Amino acid sequence: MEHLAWQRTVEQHREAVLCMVPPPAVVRRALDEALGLVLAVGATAPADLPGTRASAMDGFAVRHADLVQGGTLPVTLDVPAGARPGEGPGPGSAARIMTGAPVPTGADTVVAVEYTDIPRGPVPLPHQVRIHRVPPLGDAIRAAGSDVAAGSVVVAAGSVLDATAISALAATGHAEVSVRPAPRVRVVSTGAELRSPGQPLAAGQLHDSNSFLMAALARSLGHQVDRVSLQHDDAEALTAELPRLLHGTDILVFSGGASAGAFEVVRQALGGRGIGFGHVAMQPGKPQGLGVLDGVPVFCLPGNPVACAVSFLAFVRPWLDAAAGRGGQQHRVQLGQELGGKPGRTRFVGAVLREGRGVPAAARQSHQVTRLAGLDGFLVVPAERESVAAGEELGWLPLP
Ligand SMILES: Nc1nc2c(c(=O)[nH]1)N[C@H]1C(S)=C(S)[C@@H](COP(=O)(O)OP(=O)(O)OC[C@H]3O[C@@H](n4cnc5c(N)ncnc54)[C@H](O)[C@@H]3O)O[C@H]1N2
Ligand code: MOO
Repeated sequence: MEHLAWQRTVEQHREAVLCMVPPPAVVRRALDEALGLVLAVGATAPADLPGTRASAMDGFAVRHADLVQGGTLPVTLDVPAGARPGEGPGPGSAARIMTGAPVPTGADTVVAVEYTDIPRGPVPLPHQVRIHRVPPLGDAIRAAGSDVAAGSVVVAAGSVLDATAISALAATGHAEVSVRPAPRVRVVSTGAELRSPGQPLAAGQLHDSNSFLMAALARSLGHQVDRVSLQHDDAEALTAELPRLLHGTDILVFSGGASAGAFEVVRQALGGRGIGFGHVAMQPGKPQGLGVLDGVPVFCLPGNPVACAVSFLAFVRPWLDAAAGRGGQQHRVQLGQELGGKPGRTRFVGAVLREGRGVPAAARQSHQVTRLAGLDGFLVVPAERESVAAGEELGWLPLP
């Protein structure tokens, strides 16, 4: 009889998965290497940004009290962007100023060049400027610190660094940041029947899609991935390969060879080495193996491609999210049409999102790998439910 190390619900198995998350580590990374990582230590602005009062327009810095519509002012100063903040213009005069340049002390208003008789563009410094329109006091001047004040938090600890967070860090002078390192992931498909895409197939063989699926899922989540395809069912050979497979990775994910057949290579090689093989009350994805080998968490997912995809999203992804320091988000979605089914196991039903509602796909068998293409995710029907009515909310595992 088949020996099972455990029989678990989906929730119990996920708890076992989360027990294998290592304590959080912190590394320094250059900004160019930080996209998608989680900030471990909040970043603050070391100085005001803008660092001085700055002009918001190309124009003329003046004292508002000196402005008269149609009047002229002598131009006594030129302030390009990058100029040091300084004195002037004196009373009754104007300073030419460019966008972003520091507003000289004394000036309290900037008149945009469009409101004067000076043409736009690269003209020599004029001797005087005629004011066509008088703007309100303080116009076109940005206060120092009006973006962020010195000492304020720019990006909070725990944030996932996206393009906007990275630009905020760059703007406040952070060349490096303290982040949670992204776990290194190794995915391994197994099976004597497998051939790589591009290789011809003999009768009974099929192309390995699971290693590509798992690698692409992990890469979509921002992880570095090493993809391995072991095209044999030789438990001794796999045992000999284990040190190499465990080396230089933070997580090892197998597909295939996890159930009750006579040639279950993963189960045979790992079953006696601290990896437990059991059943999770789910459909698809029932046979699963899980444990830690030489300090590396090892996931053994079933070989059927849809079961492999669901298992990755339901168990591997929560581990990756937690290990990377991201909070595991629980998603829910409204069901788009009535869904029948047999209670007893949590069902994962491939679906597309239409107008925000999850509409179950027609094809739902575990071998139908090409039917995964185009899905938005999987609806999660609780084990105790039989049919679920349209409009009810269900759990949702989005495909990244
Ligand atoms: N007697 C029983 N048989 C099966 C059980 C069971 O409980 N008792 N469970 C079934 C379920 S559920 C699943 S899922 C599969 C899981 O099987 P394995 O994990 O042992 O996977 P394999 O036998 O190696 O492969 C199953 C299926 O998937 C295809 N496959 C495998 N790897 C890949 C790959 N990399 N790319 C594409 N396709 C792959 C493989 O050719 C098989 O068709 O077991 C059921 N049987
Ligand atoms: O449940 Mo298996 O996981 O039939 O495909």
